[in-house]
Amino acid sequence: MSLTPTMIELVARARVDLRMGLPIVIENGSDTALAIAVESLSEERLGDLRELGDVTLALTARRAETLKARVYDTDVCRVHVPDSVSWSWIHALADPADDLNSPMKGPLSSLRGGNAQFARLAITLTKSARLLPSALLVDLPDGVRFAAENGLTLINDGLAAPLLDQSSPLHPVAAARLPIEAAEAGRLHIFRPDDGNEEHYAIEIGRPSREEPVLTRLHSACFTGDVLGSLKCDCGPQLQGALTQMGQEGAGVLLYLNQEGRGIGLTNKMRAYSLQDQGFDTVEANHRLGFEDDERDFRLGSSILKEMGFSSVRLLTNNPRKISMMESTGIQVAERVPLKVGENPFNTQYLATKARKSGHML
Ligand SMILES: Nc1nc2c(ncn2[C@@H]2O[C@H](COP(=O)(O)OP(=O)(O)OP(=O)(O)O)[C@@H](O)[C@H]2O)c(=O)[nH]1
Ligand SMILES: [Zn+2]
Repeated sequence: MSLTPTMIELVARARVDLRMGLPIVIENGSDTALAIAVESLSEERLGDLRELGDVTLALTARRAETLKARVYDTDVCRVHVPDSVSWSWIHALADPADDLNSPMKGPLSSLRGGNAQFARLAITLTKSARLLPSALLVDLPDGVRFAAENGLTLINDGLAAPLLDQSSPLHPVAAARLPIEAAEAGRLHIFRPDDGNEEHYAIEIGRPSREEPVLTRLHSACFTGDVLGSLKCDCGPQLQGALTQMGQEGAGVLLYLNQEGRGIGLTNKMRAYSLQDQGFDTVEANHRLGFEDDERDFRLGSSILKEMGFSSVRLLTNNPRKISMMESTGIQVAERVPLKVGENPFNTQYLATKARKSGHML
């Protein structure tokens, strides 16, 4: 019936549940498990979880590397949680904030064999909820009934995993004239995805022809740089530089994608900054938290451009991944326009690391 939530709606609900510290139930037709995010886990719920059975901690292989835990499932690590350990022991495995003060948390016993897919899906959901990428899991004999009896969100692994892997369609919802300092002829368009995630924006300068390559900037949200003028990165000057160039040429499109912190969210970015204060570089900090270098989905940018009627761009970027992603998703990159502004004594190392480890063009 049409009033029953679809899997995409259940996934959106699961994201909120996990953020609130509520468990969800995952099933695959034969097996079922309860999953809860470590970041929002309360001591009381940990006690309730333990009454249901053996507790397993799901971590990413990246986080396991820091913890020196064995990884048997490629990208995911399942660690046995002994009955004797406390809530703070579990928390410290997921959150690297205190790693340097208490480096030895093990020995950790990693699970081998069996199905790692529920752990993988739970981690993907925590990432998508912009939480620390880790979850606790408990196998349930009849999770479908348990979910119904306790009012918990029930997620089918086979249906949800591909949905989380693909980019959600985006739809234009509102647009209006927006004169800005860089160009009086500005227009702001809002695009909303079907999956309940953040909206993304396009600032159209002038009336660019749809028949020719359009000067384009694919900008990722950076609250610290764009709004506060942080000197730790080059985002603010890049944003203003791109708009200024579009204003001077009289045409362009700036896509403002709400993928703060290269897709890990502002809270996790601040955790990464705190690790950077301890001496780790931008890539190492992401890894210690359990994330990849870059968790962004650049397919969103191509979808918005196509929705607006563009098929070819002159892309303002130093990031080769943005170029290859555009081309592989059907937007031709007719020209790469370098965007080198905003270097200062505070971000020299950050920019050098991006060039050395992420292939940014200098
Ligand atoms: N995780 C993390 N994200 C950061 C850090 N510094 C900046 N960011 C984020 O990195 C993103 C910067 O994105 P972009 O301006 O698109 O930069 P880029 O990938 O270097 O590519 P170009 O600027 O096009 O060359 C923003 O989402 C920032 O919030 C950091 O130290 N850690
Ligand atoms: Zn920034």
